Amino acid sequence: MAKKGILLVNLGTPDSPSTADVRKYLDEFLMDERVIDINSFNRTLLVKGIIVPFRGPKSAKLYKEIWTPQGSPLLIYGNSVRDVLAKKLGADYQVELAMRYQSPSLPDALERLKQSKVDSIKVVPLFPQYASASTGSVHQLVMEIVSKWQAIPAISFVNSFYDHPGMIKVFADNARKHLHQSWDHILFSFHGVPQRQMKKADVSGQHCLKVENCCDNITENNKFCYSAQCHQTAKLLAKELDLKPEDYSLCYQSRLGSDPWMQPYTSDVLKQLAQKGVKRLLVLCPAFVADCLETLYEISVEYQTEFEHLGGEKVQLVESLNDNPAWIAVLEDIVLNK
Ligand SMILES: C=CC1=C(C)c2cc3[nH]c(cc4nc(cc5[nH]c(cc1n2)c(C)c5CCC(=O)O)C(CCC(=O)O)=C4C)c(C)c3C=C
Ligand SMILES: [Fe+2]
Ligand SMILES: [Fe+2]
Repeated sequence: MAKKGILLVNLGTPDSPSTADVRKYLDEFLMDERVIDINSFNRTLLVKGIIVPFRGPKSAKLYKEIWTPQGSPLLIYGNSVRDVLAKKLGADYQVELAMRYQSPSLPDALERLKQSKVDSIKVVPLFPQYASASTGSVHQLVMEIVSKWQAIPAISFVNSFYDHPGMIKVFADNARKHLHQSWDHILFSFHGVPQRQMKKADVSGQHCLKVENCCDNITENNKFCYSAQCHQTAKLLAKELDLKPEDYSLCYQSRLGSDPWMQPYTSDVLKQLAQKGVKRLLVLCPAFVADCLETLYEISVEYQTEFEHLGGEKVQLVESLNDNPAWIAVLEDIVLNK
């Protein structure tokens, strides 16, 4: 009997922390028109002329700091999740892991499913909140590839799972492991996107960044808005952790370039909190399902250093979902029921 194909897709990571491999990764990633959504001439100049040559060596140094003997954390956790999920789902399913950029490549993973003559393919981008630059880009590439096949199996796409109660609980349980210590404040720090991408996701064209607190609630106008989904995830986490509004802040990290991104920026929030006398911060990053450069380095090293300079003491990262069995059970539910 033919199997059902499950395609897990995360963002991607360099093949090694060498400058050459990091440049190759940045080139593929940032030349994606959904990631740097400016005209193709300017994107090429910016990416190939400035970012890849100059950021490449700097990013390579950072990747060396988080690299493990088995490779990049994002890929190690991805492989482990794929293996455990495949075992749980059993012989009726073929589970593949791909990265949108670099390896294991998405075209190769789709080819394996095609060779196995699967009846159906369920595409599960490993991003809790939908963004055009992450989930949208995965959906687009899968559709481009599969559209050229003669025999196209039934295909379905998971859009987001920002409010999945099981996922909220695993993040909250990970935070609870730190609650025997005292924290002055909790941060929910999400990966940011440029403001112009938020405006493009506003199907009414009249809501996002035009109405005060536009992202505070999910509506018909902003149901595909990354920021609105981030707000919802943060609210659900706060509820699960029994936090009062003054106990936590939502902020956005990982800004690239000088255009305005979603705000408040994590580094600005760190400044404001330090000025108020906050010393000890517990940080969750619920836009990532696995620890990666943006959590292990940006939060634990960069923001820790920045916060100390501002008079703060501790920035404690809450570990991500990684290959936690409880998270893999949630993923099984997403695969079977979303
Ligand atoms: C959570 C989903 C992500 C969105 C949305 C996203 C958008 C986005 N990212 C950049 C630029 C960079 N991101 C980088 C690393 C990185 N980004 C995500 C996720 C999202 N990015 C992850 C999981 C990672 C870590 C990968 C790893 O190998 O560990 C980097 C590379 C690192 C660096 O040089 O800082 C860049 C650059 C843009 C422009 C963007 C646009 C919306
Ligand atoms: Fe909004
Ligand atoms: Fe990113």
